[in-house]
Amino acid sequence: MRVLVTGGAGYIGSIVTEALLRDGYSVVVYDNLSKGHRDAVPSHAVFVEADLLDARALRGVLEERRIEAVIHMAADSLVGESMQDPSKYYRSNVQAGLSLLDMMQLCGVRRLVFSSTAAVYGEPAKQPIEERDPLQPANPYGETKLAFERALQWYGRAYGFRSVSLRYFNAAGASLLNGERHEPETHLIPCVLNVAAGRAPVVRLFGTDYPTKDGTCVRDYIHVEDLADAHVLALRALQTGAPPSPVYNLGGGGGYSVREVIDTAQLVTGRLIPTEVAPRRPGDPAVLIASSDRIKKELGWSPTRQRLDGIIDSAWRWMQHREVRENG
Ligand SMILES: NC(=O)c1ccc[n+]([C@@H]2O[C@H](COP(=O)([O-])OP(=O)(O)OC[C@H]3O[C@@H](n4cnc5c(N)ncnc54)[C@H](O)[C@@H]3O)[C@@H](O)[C@H]2O)c1
Ligand SMILES: O=c1ccn([C@@H]2O[C@H](COP(=O)(O)OP(=O)(O)O[C@H]3O[C@H](CO)[C@@H](O)[C@H](O)[C@H]3O)[C@@H](O)[C@H]2O)c(=O)[nH]1
Repeated sequence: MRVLVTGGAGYIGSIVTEALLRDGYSVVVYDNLSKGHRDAVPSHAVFVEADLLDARALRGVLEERRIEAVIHMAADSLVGESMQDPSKYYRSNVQAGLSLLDMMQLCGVRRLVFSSTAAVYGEPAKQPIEERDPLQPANPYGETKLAFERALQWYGRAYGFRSVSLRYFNAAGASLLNGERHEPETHLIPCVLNVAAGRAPVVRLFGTDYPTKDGTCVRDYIHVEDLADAHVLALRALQTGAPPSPVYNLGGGGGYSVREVIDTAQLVTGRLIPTEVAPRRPGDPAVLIASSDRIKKELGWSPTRQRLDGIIDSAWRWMQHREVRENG
C-alpha cells in the first residue's frame, strides 16, 4: 500500500515512517521542513519538500505517486505557543488540514489516520481519561485538533472518508535512528536531557502549586515506538473496512510528575540536573493520564516499552549517539 505521511520529517513522523517501511508499506513523506529535518527521513522513503497549503504540489504527489492512504501528522503542536498565537494554529491545523482533505477528495483518496491529542479533553474531571469523556479544550492547540477530528467525522458521513483519530498523550523516547530535536526545544524530557548533557544550565519547573502529589504537572509518557506501532494497526484496520471506533487514546499507562521525570533522568544519566521554579505555563492542565483500553481491545495494540526509565534511556542514548556522529 502507498502511504503519504504529512509531517514525516518531524519527531514522531520519522519514527512512524520507519515502522511503516518495516511493515512493507511504500512511504512518501510530505513535509515543509518548518520543524522537521531532511536527514530524519529514512532513505527508503520518497521525500517531497512542500507545504500542505501548496495545492499544486499536494495534488501532484497524490496523483503521481498513486497514494492510497494518508497519515496526517503535519501540524503546529505547542500548547504554550498556541495560547500566544492562535491564528497560526487555526491556519496550520484547521485550514491546511481542510486543504488536505479537499485535495484527497478530488484525487479519490479516502483513508486517513490523524494525529490528534490529549489536549482535546482540556482539564478533565476524572483520570484515567476515556474517549467518551467530555471534550473541552483548554488551549487553541487542542481546540484546532478537535475541529479537525470533527471535520473528519462529517467528511466520513458525506463523502465516504474512512478515518481514525489517534489521541496521543505525551510522546517521548527515541528509536535507534531518530529522536526529538526541535529548535528551540520545549518538551520536558529533551529539555531535561539537554541540562544533563551540559547544553543548558537548569530545568525550569512550570508551576509547583498544582493539585498533584508534588505540586508539578502529571503527564502520561508513551514511547514513540509504541505509538508508531499503533499507526500500523490503524492503517491495517482502514484497509480492511471501517475501524470499530473513530477515535482512540494512546498513552503509556501511568502518570509521572515533572519532578519524577527529573529524578528518573538523574538516575538514568548519572548526572545532576538542577531545577528552578518558574510560573505556570498558560494552557497547561494539571493531570493528563490515558485509558488506552479501547485500542488494546479493538485493534490489538500492546505497548512493550512502558517504563519511564526505559523511555528516558532511549532518548538519552539517541542524543549521545547523535553528538558522536556530529562531533566525531
Ligand atoms: N509530541 C507529542 O507529544 C504529541 C502529542 C500529541 C499529538 N502530537 C501530534 O503529533 C504530530 C507530530 O508531532 P511531533 O512532535 O512529531 O511534531 P514535529 O514538529 O516534530 O513534526 C511536525 C512536522 O510537520 C511539518 N509541518 C508542519 N506544518 C506543515 C505544513 N503546513 N506543511 C508541511 N509540513 C508541515 C514540520 O516541518 C514537522 O516536520 C502533530 O500533529 C502533533 O500535534 C504530538
Ligand atoms: O522546561 C519545561 C518543559 C515542560 N514542563 C512541564 O512539563 C509538562 C510536559 O510539557 P511538554 O513536554 O511541553 O508537553 P505538553 O505541554 O504536555 O504537550 C505535549 O503533550 C500533549 C499531549 O498530552 C501534546 O498534544 C502536545 O503536542 C505535546 O507538546 C508540562 O506540565 C509542562 O509545564 C516544565 O515544567 N519545564
